[in-house]
Amino acid sequence: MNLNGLFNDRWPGVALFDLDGTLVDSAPDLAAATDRMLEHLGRPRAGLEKVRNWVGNGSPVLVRRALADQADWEPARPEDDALFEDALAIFFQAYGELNGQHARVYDGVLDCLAHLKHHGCRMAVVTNKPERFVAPLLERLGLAEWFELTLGGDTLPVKKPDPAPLLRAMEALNGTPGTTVMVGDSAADVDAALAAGIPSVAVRYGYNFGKPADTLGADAVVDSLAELL
Ligand SMILES: O=C(O)COP(=O)(O)O
Ligand SMILES: [Mg+2]
Repeated sequence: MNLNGLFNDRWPGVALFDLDGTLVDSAPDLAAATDRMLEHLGRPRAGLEKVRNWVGNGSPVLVRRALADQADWEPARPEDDALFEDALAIFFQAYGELNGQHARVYDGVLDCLAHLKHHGCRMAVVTNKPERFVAPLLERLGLAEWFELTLGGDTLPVKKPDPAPLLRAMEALNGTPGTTVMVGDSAADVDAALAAGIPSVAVRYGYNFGKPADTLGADAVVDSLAELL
């Protein structure tokens, strides 16, 4: 898709944004919480570079990946469920304390949001991050005011790459498949958009665990959201 005039004064009418790795670099806080969890369990810390690659499919999958020490953990793999439940609870406690401490808004995001708002675009956050962590993070970083709606990974019974959260947000903001775009950093975002029948933009700077943004099948791929304007 030609980016020239992609985000113009008539389009999109509705923009759905992924949060972690797209609007906000939250990996430092997620890594700190993951390492606190691992230390609590007597395991070696994973560190930022590993944890970055485990983000994008929600906290339960992040914790599963951390316990397995690998990004390609598969849901079918047998796991110790009692250990997992303990680990998830420790992670949630730690992340609740650390959420937003070292996170920062990526360059280009505020310009993009301001431009879209100016042209009457209605905006929502559709993230796999558990809902209770979303509003505190947006508020802490001064992003809350831009969005009419936020959907977390546990707001509905299913999360991205299921299209349901995107469809729910699109309908709530009176969007249609022809007027709505999804902006994200990982396969979960692009696959959800494809399944919802809406175009997608992928950013190169986020967390996509070994699947570069250019290979995800998005309609446009950018290094900064400012490129869309
Ligand atoms: O919690 C996660 O796994 C990341 O959430 P995201 O959907 O905002 O990238
Ligand atoms: Mg993301």
